[in-house]
Amino acid sequence: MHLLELKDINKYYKIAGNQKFHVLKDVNVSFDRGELISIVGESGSGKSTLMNLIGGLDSDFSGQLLVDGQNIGEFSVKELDRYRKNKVGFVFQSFNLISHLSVLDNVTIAMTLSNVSKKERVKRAEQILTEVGLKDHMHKKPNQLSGGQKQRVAIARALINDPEIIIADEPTGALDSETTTQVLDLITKIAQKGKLVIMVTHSEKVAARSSRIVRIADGAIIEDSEGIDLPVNIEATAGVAKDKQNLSFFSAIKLALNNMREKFARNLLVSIGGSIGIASVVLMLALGNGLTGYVNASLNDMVNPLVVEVNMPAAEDDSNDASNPAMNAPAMSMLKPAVAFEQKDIDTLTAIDHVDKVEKGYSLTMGGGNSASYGDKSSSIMMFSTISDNVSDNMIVAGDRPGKNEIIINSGLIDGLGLTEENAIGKEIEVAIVVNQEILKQPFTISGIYDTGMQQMSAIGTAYVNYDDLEQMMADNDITLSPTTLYLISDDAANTDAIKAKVKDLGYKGSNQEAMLSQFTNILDILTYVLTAISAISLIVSAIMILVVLYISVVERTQEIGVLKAIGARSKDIRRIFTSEAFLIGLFSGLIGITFAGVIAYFVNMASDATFGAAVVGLTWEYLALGLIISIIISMISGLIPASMAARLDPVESLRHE
Ligand SMILES: Nc1ncnc2c1ncn2[C@@H]1O[C@H](COP(=O)(O)OP(=O)(O)OP(=O)(O)O)[C@@H](O)[C@H]1O
Repeated sequence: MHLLELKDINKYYKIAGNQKFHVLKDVNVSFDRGELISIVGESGSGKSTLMNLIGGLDSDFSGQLLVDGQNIGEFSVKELDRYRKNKVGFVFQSFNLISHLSVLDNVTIAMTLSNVSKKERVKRAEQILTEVGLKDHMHKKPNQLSGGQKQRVAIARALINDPEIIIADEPTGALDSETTTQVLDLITKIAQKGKLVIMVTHSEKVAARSSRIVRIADGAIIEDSEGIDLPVNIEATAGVAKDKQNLSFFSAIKLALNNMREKFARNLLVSIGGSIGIASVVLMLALGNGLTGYVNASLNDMVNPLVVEVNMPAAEDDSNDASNPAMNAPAMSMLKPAVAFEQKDIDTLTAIDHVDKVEKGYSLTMGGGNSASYGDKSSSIMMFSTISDNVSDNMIVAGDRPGKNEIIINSGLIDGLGLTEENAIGKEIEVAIVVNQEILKQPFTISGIYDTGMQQMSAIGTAYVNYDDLEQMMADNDITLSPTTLYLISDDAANTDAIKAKVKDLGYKGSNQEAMLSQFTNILDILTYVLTAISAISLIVSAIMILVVLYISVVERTQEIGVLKAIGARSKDIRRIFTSEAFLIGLFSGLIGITFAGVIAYFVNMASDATFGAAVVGLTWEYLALGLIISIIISMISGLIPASMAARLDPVESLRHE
């Protein structure tokens, strides 16, 4: 059986207008191990086409192309890939070395595609490079070699997987006569070791050195003659491990990294471009988080964790019930009058599990005409409330909680009364409140100063007295005080959430302050999402940018893709190389983006700390990780189109690509 047997091979190229061009006509020929064949013919006679069929790059033909008796025409894609990887080695006129890989990596690329270990690859490459006389040039890049050396590297690459057939398309076409001789010597030696070498040439001189000359004209064999006698000395080869697994993820990343290093400036710019979107998304999320955290923290600082505030739901109708003093107190909801609790409500709430005690509360707020006076100074009190455990000790910044007939006031009221924080404590002020159109007056002694921690609140005058004192003050004027707020004191801070839930179940309202806070944080959340969405638009721009850059990379490397396919890379491997590149761009732009975000957050926080005493950008590891992941995902999605475009490239056309 012949190593290679072509039976009635016909090949047509489709050309414009449904026409066909008959390029190979009834080709019948066979080749054997140890032969050095020269295929000679005019330009356009079909030599390259024939080589492509033999090399398994093109399986669109009629007839039988038997390799060891097996018809290539019937091979599956997988079998063809394997055939190219293990059975054939290609040598091209223009060398087609991969410029961003070293000599060593160029030679071993076919083994890398088979996921052979590095140690094994280097050992085999050293052996082959020694044979072609280039062992000392192993670590050079192709552009550091002469033409003859480049072609010898290409020959080494063709030999690496110990193929039985070497196809050389004008291997000496680009070389001067001296290097032509060197390369021909090498090729002759290869044939003498028992390989089948099929060489396309225009040169009669080159053809004269082969053992057989096949002449083609117009797609048909016109002559098949004997050449020189080449004694064959088949050597036992080291036995190259063939057909291992496929290109590993790690090798794909390494190949991608190598290529990216070649185009360093371009990839750096793309990564920086992509990083801007990532940085802004991360910063917007962190800013929202920081602001919400800041608002929550400033309020929670002041809240006693044991206390659950309960309010009555707002009244359904706004009819003014003069008998209920609460109707004059719009309370903190400010929009609808607060509804007072009755004894049965208090009983129901007291009965909730883990509630130790229930404190009554009442609040007179703005619009009530309430005021305080000291000497000849008078100032309005925008919020006059009863104190409970709800006001934590943290809030009292000077003095003590109020005792009987005592009051605590904030800085707004201190200023209004012409007092200072230093001299206010111990002073007696007169408080006038308006209930049921009556003005009730009573002196109180300032026992302490408090601060809610919210700047806006300290600008307006507010004060707290004990519930009993307010109740007495009203009773002196024949008004019965009913609480508009109740404070449930839980036995353990861990139980407050359960109590809050129960309060809601029973149909009561929770803390007005909490409700306001949650409304505010909801607005902040919406704002954060809107700002994040706006900054995400720049991600679309970077996705398109990455797509364009990878597309250009595919176009630039079309020939390289053709070479990789010729030496057995599967479409999957090619896709993997470009996907790895997309992954790396995503990784780099993500890393640059989160570094930007970190640096900007640091400076913004430094400035906000100096201004408000708090960091407003709440950058967490989660946001940084999210930024990195988004960047990689976007980049890989952008890489899908270019990667599959590369994977689908036809090897023959890619090799022709200029
Ligand atoms: N993809 C294609 N579509 C249509 N025609 C093609 C295609 N590829 C090659 N041909 C035509 O087929 C013929 C044979 O081309 P081929 O490249 O095999 O010739 P060749 O003998 O190798 O020429 P050269 O020595 O110049 O490389 C030419 O006329 C060419 O124009």
